[in-house]
Amino acid sequence: MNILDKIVAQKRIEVAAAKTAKPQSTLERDPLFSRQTLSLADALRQADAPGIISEFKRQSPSKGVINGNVEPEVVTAGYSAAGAKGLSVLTDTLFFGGSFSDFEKARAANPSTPMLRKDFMIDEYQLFEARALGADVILLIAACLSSQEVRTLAQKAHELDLEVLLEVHDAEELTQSLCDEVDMVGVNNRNLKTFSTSVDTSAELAAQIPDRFVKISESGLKDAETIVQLFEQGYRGFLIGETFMKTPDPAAALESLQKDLFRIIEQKHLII
Ligand SMILES: O=C(O)c1ccccc1NCC(=O)[C@H](O)[C@H](O)COP(=O)(O)O
Repeated sequence: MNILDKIVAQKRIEVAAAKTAKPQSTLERDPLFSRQTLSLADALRQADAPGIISEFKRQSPSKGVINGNVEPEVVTAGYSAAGAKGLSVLTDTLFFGGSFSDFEKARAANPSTPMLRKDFMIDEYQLFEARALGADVILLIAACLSSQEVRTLAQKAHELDLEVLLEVHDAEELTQSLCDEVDMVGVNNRNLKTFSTSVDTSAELAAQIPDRFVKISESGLKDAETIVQLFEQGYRGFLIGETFMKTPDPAAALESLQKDLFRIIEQKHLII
């Protein structure tokens, strides 16, 4: 059983309990359920430089506790002020130390920044939860869903005005799961068996993702040079958690990265 199998097994238990505790009809009555959503795909497409999706990540299976002393509203508002094109907030508690409360606090502090509910989506019910939390985007991980499940969940997400980020780890997952119902394709550089990260994964898959999908590189991103190389290969979004969260001031770490990015793309005359 790899880590994803363990997380998904736990998620099935949690979703079953949540459906009883808070029926879908209750979620639909939440004031946030009918809010106008924001488009992360448009924000990334329209940007003339690499778009950073900054993650609020307290802990992870690969690193344990990354930052035990942070407030989601402070960190994410700092991210938005430093130019994040999107925010990713983990709502999984057991493995990542996240919570619905983290997401809600971040949402309230960032009314104009597109927000991804970062969790392991296996059931339509979770899309209703995401909508009621104030999410704009949901994640579908190809490694834990059949291609039919990806399609069905993505269709339902669109009905709810949520955008869909499909996450793949290799060419096989990409071929099997990519469908017109997704908006963005995220290539996760983290090998879930070894936890090692390699941006070569993003580089290898870049040309295989059709240009109509916004391309996002995820995990293990640390420096502006690498991000600019991937930008030149067609990636528009870059999902970064640990690099920011392990510092005492995650927003300042994003600000510093943005400065490096703009310096490099100006030097290279890469503004699009
Ligand atoms: O981060 C982990 O250890 C992890 C383990 C198992 C499944 C998923 C995991 N991470 C989820 C992510 O996608 C990352 O949080 C995200 O891409 C940011 O990565 P990083 O910049 O390396 O924190």
